[in-house]
Amino acid sequence: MDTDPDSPVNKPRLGSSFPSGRFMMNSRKKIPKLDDVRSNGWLEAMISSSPPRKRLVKDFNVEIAPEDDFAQRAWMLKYPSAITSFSHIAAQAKDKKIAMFLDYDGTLSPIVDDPDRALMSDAMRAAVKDVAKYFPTAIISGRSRDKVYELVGLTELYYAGSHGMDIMTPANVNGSPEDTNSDQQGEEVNLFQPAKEFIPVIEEVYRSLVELTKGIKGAKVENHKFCASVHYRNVDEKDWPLVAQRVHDHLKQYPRLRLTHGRKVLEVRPVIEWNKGKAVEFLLESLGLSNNDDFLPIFIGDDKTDEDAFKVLREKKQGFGILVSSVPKESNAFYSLRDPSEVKKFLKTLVKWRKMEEDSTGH
Ligand SMILES: O=P(O)(O)OC[C@H]1O[C@H](O[C@H]2O[C@H](CO)[C@@H](O)[C@H](O)[C@H]2O)[C@H](O)[C@@H](O)[C@@H]1O
Repeated sequence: MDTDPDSPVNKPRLGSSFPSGRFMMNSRKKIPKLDDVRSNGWLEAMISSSPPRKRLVKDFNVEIAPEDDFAQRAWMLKYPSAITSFSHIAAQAKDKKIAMFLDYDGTLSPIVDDPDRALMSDAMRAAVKDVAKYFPTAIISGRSRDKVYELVGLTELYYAGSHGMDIMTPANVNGSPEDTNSDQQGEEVNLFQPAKEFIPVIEEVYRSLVELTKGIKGAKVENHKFCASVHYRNVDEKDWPLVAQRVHDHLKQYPRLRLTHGRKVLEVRPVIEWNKGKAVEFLLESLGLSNNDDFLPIFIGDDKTDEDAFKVLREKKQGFGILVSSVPKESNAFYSLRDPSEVKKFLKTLVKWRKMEEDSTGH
């Protein structure tokens, strides 16, 4: 029996797929009219975050879907497993220093119904702690920085919350801080918060969205300080149009805010050119690792918002992304891992390999 707490066997099944690009809004593109969620494709995008149903073969009580199986194998050829391709990764990382960037939900913790219960296992925490002993390691999450720090609880990492709009680095790190502050341990830190002016409007929108979704059973709104999330995972599917319509209608009066899709969540974000990709660039720059061939950045993430980071690494031709997914999805990542238990296995393999390398070279 699989007793790994990070294995999906012991968790609710994952399985969202990316909506196609036309459902995405970003500040460069013209913002679509938010008249009706049915006509502009948003509802379709919400529905597409459900996995295709597998066919149940009654007599054998097993699930098979041959057409899915073929697609899965073709997809795995395009995005090979970072575990089975570890020798290729080790060859790329040889004589280099790795910079590790990790997403939180769906990467370090399995997706669960209640966002407040998305806890990381102790084994995963130990694996991340070990990684950080060898490589500079950052968590870049859609959650607020405080919340993700509370969930991860490791002081030795860098943290970027609100999709990278809230970055904290130690005060001795370079870069262009907007603010100097103290962290939870009273140490001096630099804060980079490019969407600071949006804090009051996000608070205002958060409060009104709570009111507007109050009557919709299962809907949940979170305030991440620089962005807000409207969850519909626990809402009856027949009410999804209602959630989408209310959010869209309300946001019409906020032209400086935009909406993006996550995993059964609508994300309200400021219209600024900032995302997880920009956060990776900022951190690489601050740590003096940008355009430095001695460094190999790796970003591991599962979500649409992680694609911005995969894209940056692909375009810089420095390092690569690893997509966490058990179902085929188009991605800018180079490799894949099925779920958080495989993420943990990959992190442990990486540490073991680096230890062996150090032992063999004597440093
Ligand atoms: O960038 P991330 O660290 O991956 O954060 C993205 C969102 O994660 C959380 O929501 C997702 O995970 C929940 C817990 O497993 C799940 O219930 C929800 O359906 C997912 O969308 C978080 O609650 C969001 O605020 C983050 O934006």
